[in-house]
Amino acid sequence: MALKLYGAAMSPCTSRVMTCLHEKEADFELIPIDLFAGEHKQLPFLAKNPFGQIPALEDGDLSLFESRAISAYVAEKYKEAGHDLIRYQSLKEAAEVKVWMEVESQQYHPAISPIIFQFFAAPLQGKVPDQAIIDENLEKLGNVLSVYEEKLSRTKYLAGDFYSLADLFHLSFTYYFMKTPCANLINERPHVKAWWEDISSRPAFQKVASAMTFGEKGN
Ligand SMILES: N[C@@H](CCC(=O)N[C@@H](CSO)C(=O)NCC(=O)O)C(=O)O
Repeated sequence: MALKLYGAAMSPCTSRVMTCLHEKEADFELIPIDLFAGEHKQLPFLAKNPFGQIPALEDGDLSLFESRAISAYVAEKYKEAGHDLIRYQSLKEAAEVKVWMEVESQQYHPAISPIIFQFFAAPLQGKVPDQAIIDENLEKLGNVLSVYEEKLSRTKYLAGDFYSLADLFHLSFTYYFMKTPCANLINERPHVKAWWEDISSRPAFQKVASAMTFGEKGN
């Protein structure tokens, strides 16, 4: 039975899960939730995620939220299909994947998400981007990217010489980041730039990126 993913194709958290579903060649239905109408802040969606945020996923009687947890579930459930994102046959490699999944969530995301908010969400609320917030977080993100530059000078991908869920977790927010005037923070770091170009060119993400139109005319 097809998985049901509740969210919006332009939302980076929803597209994180869709990218994973495509890598695993999993059959799913995207059920649009209208953020502009506040559908995510009321029932029935609140019964799927009490925090009122997209995405949520239903697989039979199992209902999940948090895009990274959903992606890890999909990667495990379909571990023998498509690309192995969690290195399930190697305890050590799987542990490295978990380290860098956490790094994305604990170090990278807290720095990049306020920048994305200022450039893409604030204007939708009639506000101008707050340069102080952008600058403060660019400095944090720069420090994180310097660690990435050194790691990626030793391994092709973050967890090792294999593409994993850890790399995938970075795609959707970085995609929007590269559309801002701050893209040089990545382009000026050769190993990070090569990594970004490699992981963002994967067909599974390309399918998703075409619908990631946040900030473009009309939405
Ligand atoms: N940690 C959670 C964050 C979900 C989230 O922020 N969702 C956003 C859209 S994605 O950018 C959202 O629902 N925003 C609307 C709101 O918060 O009101 C996850 O990874 O699933």
